[in-house]
Amino acid sequence: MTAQIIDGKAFAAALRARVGGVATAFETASGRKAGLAVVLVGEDPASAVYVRSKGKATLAANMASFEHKLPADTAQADLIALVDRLNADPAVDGILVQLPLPAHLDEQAVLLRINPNKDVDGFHPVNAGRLATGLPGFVPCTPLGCLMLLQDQLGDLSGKEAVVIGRSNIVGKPMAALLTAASCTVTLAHSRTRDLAAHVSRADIVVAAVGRAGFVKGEWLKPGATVIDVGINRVEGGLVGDVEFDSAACVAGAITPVPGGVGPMTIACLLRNTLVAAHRNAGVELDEAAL
Ligand SMILES: Nc1nc(=O)c2c([nH]1)NC[C@@H]1CN(c3ccc(C(=O)N[C@@H](CCC(=O)O)C(=O)O)cc3)C=[N+]21
Repeated sequence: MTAQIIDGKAFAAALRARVGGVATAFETASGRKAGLAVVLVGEDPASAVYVRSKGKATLAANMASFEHKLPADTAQADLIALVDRLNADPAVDGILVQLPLPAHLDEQAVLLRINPNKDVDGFHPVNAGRLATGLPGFVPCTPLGCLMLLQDQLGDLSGKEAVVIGRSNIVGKPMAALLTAASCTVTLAHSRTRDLAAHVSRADIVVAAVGRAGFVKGEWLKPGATVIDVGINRVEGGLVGDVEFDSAACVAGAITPVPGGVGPMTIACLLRNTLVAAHRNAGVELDEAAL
């Protein structure tokens, strides 16, 4: 093995500590805590674990956490009514509706209902449009965390060849937009891409977000490439990413592990986005670049 292991867990802990410090200053300046509301519909055990760890991290960063647990058979109108109440609540700066929702609910309609200025997930089409056009808004937490790890690892990304594998609204598309804004030459690959290995072999940066265990092989990589593995796949024996770790670690210059890579960054960036929302909502100034 030659690759450096990118310690997302440690980077996320440092980010959460910085957020906690600024959150304390925000409370002094505004007379209230920054607040995050998390809505969980149904009893999916994995979702319940994530929601609990988000709540814990929110409190540890000196922010207020509001958890709303609704039964699996919640009606669309009741979920929309809750979103409306959270939109109107001045103690709530950020709203996260845990996905996926039960199949009878219209996910798109719920996301559209969230006030874009409280949309700390960055899933509202208004925020997708802001990202695409370079306006200030909210960037989805997972790709934001990936960008931070890449900039920490490589410094200026300008001119680098980046291949993003996966075109979801939550990871692939916003990741491609962020790398484009950072002046990379970006290839957005997906399930219909022909000769993916040839694209990957030219990349200085590979971001894998396909949701298939061990899909990206080490032999595809350019020696020294930086590999960001967004995948979280449950297999016999634990969690694995979308990159075949052992073969990739022999070729890459640096690689994120699963777990302990991108996952912890997602939660740290959620706290960061919530704190940014609080400053904007309260009209308190913040040097966002320093967070
Ligand atoms: N509206 C919404 N926003 C989300 O951001 C959102 C969501 N819905 N639904 C579910 C996914 C998943 N997600 C993760 C967050 C943290 C880890 C994480 O911290 N993982 C750790 C440990 C994982 C474990 O041990 O189970 C790691 O990779 O090291 C993983 C996954 C956020 N999501």
